[in-house]
Amino acid sequence: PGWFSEISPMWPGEAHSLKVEKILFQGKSDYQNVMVFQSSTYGKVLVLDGVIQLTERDERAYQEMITHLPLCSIPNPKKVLVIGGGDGGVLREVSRHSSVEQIDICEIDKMVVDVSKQFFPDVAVGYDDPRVKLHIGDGVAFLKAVPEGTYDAVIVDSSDPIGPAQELFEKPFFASVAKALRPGGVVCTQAESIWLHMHIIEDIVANCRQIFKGSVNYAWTTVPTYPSGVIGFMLCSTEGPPVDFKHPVNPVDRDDICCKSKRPLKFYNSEIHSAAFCLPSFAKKVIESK
Ligand SMILES: NCCCN[C@H]1CC[C@H](NCCCN)CC1
Repeated sequence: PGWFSEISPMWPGEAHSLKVEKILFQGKSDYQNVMVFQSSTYGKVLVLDGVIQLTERDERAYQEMITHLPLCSIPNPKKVLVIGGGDGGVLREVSRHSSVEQIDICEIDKMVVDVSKQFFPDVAVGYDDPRVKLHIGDGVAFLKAVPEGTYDAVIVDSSDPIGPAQELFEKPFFASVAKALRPGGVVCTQAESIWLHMHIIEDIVANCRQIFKGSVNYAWTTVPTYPSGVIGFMLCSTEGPPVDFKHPVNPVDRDDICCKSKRPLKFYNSEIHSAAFCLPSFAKKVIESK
């Protein structure tokens, strides 16, 4: 009864609103406020500290892109690490790749996992995959303990740089990701909006270029319920076998029939993979000059 508006100092002067049918959960974990509500037109919505994390209607756009942009860019990914992503949506997408043997996930807030399993079963279905190993803890500390060159791919499905995820946008964290990746390994991180955060993106790209000596690219997609309606990703590879992110070598399309418990891909395909790296001039100028 009424409206939820996503008001934040991260997007001053604007707020996306969703009509609320019923509040289903409100809690406070050790790290953040957690809320779930039934919206009128976007299904159930997960909110952390007042910021929309996902809605049932459009979550697949984000989860499919943040997962398949990296995993379809390398042949035969075997070991994958997810930092954040406690809702399980990225796990659901990683499990579409039959070459994957081990999926580690490090999520700091157990309440996010429990709430997702209770209210978003089609998202948390990712936890049902036997290859998944859940670690509850700080991704920064987790990565420091990872042996060098362990993973083929790391996916950083974080919230925004204000709150628990702040350190996941800083240089030391990127350096620990690079160490945990094999030569020619890939990382994909949530990288904000070109409409709202060009300065944050500028800093992230500059840091990535110093740390990842393979390729460094920025891709973006549309998610109606994220502020400005778009969200971006940093796609980086470590020195080693070259990775051409713009031309997928490992199409997941043929894999999606292998997973019984998941519906076919709703958003990602090979064409939109390549298109995701095409940037408007104002963003291209900043990102490609760094
Ligand atoms: N597993 C999906 C949820 C986590 N990612 C979200 C990415 C967008 C972010 N706000 C958008 C900020 C404007 N770019 C909230 C978390």
